[in-house]
Amino acid sequence: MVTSTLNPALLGCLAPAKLNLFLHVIGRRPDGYHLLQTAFRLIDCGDRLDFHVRTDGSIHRTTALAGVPEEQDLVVRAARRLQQYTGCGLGADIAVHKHLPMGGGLGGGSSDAATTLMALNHLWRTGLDRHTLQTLGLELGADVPFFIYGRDAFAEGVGERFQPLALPPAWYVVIAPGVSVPTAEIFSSKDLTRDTVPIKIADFTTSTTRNDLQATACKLYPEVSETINWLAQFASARMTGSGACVFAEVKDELTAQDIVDRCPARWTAWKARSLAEHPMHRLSE
Ligand SMILES: C[C@](O)(CO)[C@H](O)COP(=O)(O)OP(=O)(O)OC[C@H]1O[C@@H](n2ccc(N)nc2=O)[C@H](O)[C@@H]1O
Ligand SMILES: Nc1ncnc2c1ncn2[C@@H]1O[C@H](COP(=O)(O)OP(=O)(O)OP(=O)(O)O)[C@@H](O)[C@H]1O
Repeated sequence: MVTSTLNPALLGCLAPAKLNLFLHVIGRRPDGYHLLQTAFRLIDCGDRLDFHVRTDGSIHRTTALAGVPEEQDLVVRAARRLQQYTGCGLGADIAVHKHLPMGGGLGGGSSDAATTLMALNHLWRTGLDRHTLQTLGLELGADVPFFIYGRDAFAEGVGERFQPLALPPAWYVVIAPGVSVPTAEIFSSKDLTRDTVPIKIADFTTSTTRNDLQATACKLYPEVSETINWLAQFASARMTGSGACVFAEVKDELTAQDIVDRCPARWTAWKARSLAEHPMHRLSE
């Protein structure tokens, strides 16, 4: 990350991906949103964003993103919401260098929005505390508050109430099956299990938990199921979020690289390491 005080800018800001190590659906709110229990883990791959302050108050995305018009981009919506909430007269040019697949269950759009809220709160000197940024973030998407929270977490509610989770560092293989899974489609499926018995944070292990969204995603998108079956030859494999990406924890980087090298060409595989803290964490208190 590069900062400049003469021409206020933050360059190369990471918007890291997340994995849901497990995800249980334990109920549904009257507004249709689902009550979850999940373990969020930050990993060291993600999108990169550049921010340049504008003095005319306008907000622009300076890069193209196929299928996402500028006005609908979570980055632009996050910047406008911060501007509106704080009454700040400054604007920004925002470049989004996308690396994470959309509809991948890695939280890419949400992470972009969280990085935007943290970067502009710093550059605009609007001084919102972390909790207020999380509340604004939740208006944009259920995954946004986690990225602002900024460390591994056991989450409840719709995914916005956190307890810190102390996890040892780990290596992962992540595979994108080449399909995009709309989150709303999975949550609205009538086949979805919505009554998993709540667990306590102390009871969390990956072997006694699952992703309740996985069966529905596999049924609607057989590529997800194929990818899980392929990865399961090497290690315990699971889907993240509402899919489509799948992941497995492996013992070290060499093992991760070996699996990545064997991955069929029709899918995209990469190795990732856990991140102890969101790189933007220190910008907000
Ligand atoms: C699946 C997860 O990625 C797990 O971390 C999140 O729960 C989804 O977070 P997200 O992509 O930020 O989701 P949002 O953009 O807030 O919601 C997309 C749609 O998913 C459904 N949705 C989302 C979260 C939730 N707890 N219950 C839901 O039913 C809602 O229909 C909503 O309209
Ligand atoms: N900056 C952005 N990056 C990615 N998607 C965006 C962005 N802004 C808006 N979107 C919209 O959000 C949708 C979901 O994208 P995202 O990459 O966050 O999905 P996801 O990884 O499946 O999320 P989750 O893990 O929360 O289910 C996209 O299909 C796109 O229409």
